[in-house]
Amino acid sequence: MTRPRRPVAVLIGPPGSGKTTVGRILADAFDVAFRDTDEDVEQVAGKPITEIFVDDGEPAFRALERAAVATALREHDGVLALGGGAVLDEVTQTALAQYASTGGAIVFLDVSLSHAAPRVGFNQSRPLLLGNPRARWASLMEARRPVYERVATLQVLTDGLEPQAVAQQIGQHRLRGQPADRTVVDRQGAAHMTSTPPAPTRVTVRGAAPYDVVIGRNLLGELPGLLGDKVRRVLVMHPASLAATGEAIRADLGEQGYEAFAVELPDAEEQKTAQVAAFCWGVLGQADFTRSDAIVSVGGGATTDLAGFVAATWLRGIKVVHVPTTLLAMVDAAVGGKTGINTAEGKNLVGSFHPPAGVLCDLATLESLDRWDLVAGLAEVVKTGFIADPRILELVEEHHAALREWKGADATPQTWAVLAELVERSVAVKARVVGEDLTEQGLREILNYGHTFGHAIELVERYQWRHGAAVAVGMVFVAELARLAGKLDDDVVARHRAILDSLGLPTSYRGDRWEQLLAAMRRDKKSRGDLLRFVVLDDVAKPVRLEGPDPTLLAAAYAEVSKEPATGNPGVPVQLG
Ligand SMILES: NC(=O)c1ccc[n+]([C@@H]2O[C@H](COP(=O)([O-])OP(=O)(O)OC[C@H]3O[C@@H](n4cnc5c(N)ncnc54)[C@H](O)[C@@H]3O)[C@@H](O)[C@H]2O)c1
Ligand SMILES: O=C(O)C(=O)C[C@@H](O)[C@H](O)[C@H](O)COP(=O)(O)O
Repeated sequence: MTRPRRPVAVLIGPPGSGKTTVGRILADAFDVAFRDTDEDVEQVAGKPITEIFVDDGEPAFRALERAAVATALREHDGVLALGGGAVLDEVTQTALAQYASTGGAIVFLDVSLSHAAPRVGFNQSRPLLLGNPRARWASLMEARRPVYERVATLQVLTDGLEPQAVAQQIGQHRLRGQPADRTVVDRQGAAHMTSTPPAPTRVTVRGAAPYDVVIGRNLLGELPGLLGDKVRRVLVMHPASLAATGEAIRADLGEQGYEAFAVELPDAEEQKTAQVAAFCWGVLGQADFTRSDAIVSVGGGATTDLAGFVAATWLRGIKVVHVPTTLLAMVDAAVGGKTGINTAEGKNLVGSFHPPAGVLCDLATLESLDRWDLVAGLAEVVKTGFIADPRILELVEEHHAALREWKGADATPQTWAVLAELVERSVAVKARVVGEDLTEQGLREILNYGHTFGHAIELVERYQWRHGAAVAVGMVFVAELARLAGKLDDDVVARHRAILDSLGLPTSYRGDRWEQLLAAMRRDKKSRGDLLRFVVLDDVAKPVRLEGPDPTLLAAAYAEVSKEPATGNPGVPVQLG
């Protein structure tokens, strides 16, 4: 019987992880050939990689690399090492997923900067590390780690290990016909985890009491760790739409020895009221909640805002862990400690800064999310792209159709992968900003991009618009304002409209509400006395303040967003329901 030609193992990892050295040892051990796609690329191009970068640019190199990987996966039956950035390519990711699904071994050689540095040498042959090689390596690794971990079927922690020992561990743990489960092997050679989903990503939010945002799937087991060991009583707060999830979490906590209660809340913005908060204080009082007890919120941003506020105010502050179940809450509301409720006069006018003890972003919960709630969450993702991370904008531009047509549990692996990357990138930005400026003394205001006008729409529309839809129009408003103030180029304004439109988000608003909108904007938290203040852009990822703009500019920006018909875009249920 002839064996299909395919690599015995594919090695992935950053520069300095030892792919070539370990790969050659492994190939010798299995008496097969070693192949390196970087060498294949150089052979096809007839010049070194540094020259390909200089002469033809990175996209040309990536195209050659994609072709080299495809060919090698098809025809090589030895050990294959991929260039450090090869796995970022989506076509390559699909090819690797296919290889793994038929039992192929994809090994991530994990390494820290201090161990990679002596191996890399950081010389001129690494074009992506030019400039400040250590910092570049660290930022490349930070961006690529989630992809390496997602793609790999085996992850070996190589710090302090000789290449021989790494090869031995790969041989022992992966190449003996074991199933395609994912395994993480530590330096002692112990297999720590065998399960199909990759390890969750953890983003630490710095501050007086640092906490982790854990992103992954099936994360319920992480909850006790985030609650800590002093908590005895837990109140799970969830809206009626998540009754089953809320009860499952309550029951699970009960089984783990907590005295676990649950409270069902009204849906969406209806829960962000003083009356609902007072009801929850009553529940906490009846159940004798003390300062060593905790709240777990399970729901969208409205729930994390309300539950965070209740936690901040009960006994002047008890622990809260957020389990966000909408995209919007994962990428924004659950992270950063802003809590709040609405009053008759406006949105989030009462609240506090009360950081959670942890955040569990279980992507599996998004399977049941309505597509328009997913799209509303994308508005905050796009906001993050415009203020800080242009790669987010590129990802949304590339994948807008699949995102807009969100199919929940039936979404393709590629769409899930894109969504996971969007969540990780957005959380990383938010964590960095709130880690530096929890109480919004300066930097944090950038997260309010599009919100001054957006919140005003929400109030005027009596919260019948989704928050994300209102923020979408709010971003177009401030983009127009920045353009009219001579700060922002036409093409960036057009890019706002194009991206939001492509997702089905509204980019225009009715033209007969200016006085009400203006009144609502005066109560925005960025206002100082009679001075209206806006976050605007000088360019993508260059947020600045615009203080006290001329009223004629504001009215002109409003005219720009109210030119189009006022009902939002076709198919967008602007109204909740
Ligand atoms: N504190 C912050 O930093 C911050 C940041 C952004 C937004 N917010 C606030 O967040 C709120 C908007 O959040 P949102 O868009 O998540 O709205 P939301 O909480 O109202 O949730 C939207 C809808 O999705 C439903 N839902 C939640 N999870 C679900 C799931 N897994 N499957 C099916 N349905 C589900 C909810 O019941 C609700 O009907 C606003 O009040 C906004 O002010 C706060
Ligand atoms: O975290 C922040 O800071 C934000 O501004 C994030 C916003 O997306 C969010 O809607 C927030 O609730 C708005 O805060 P507010 O202070 O304007 O009420």
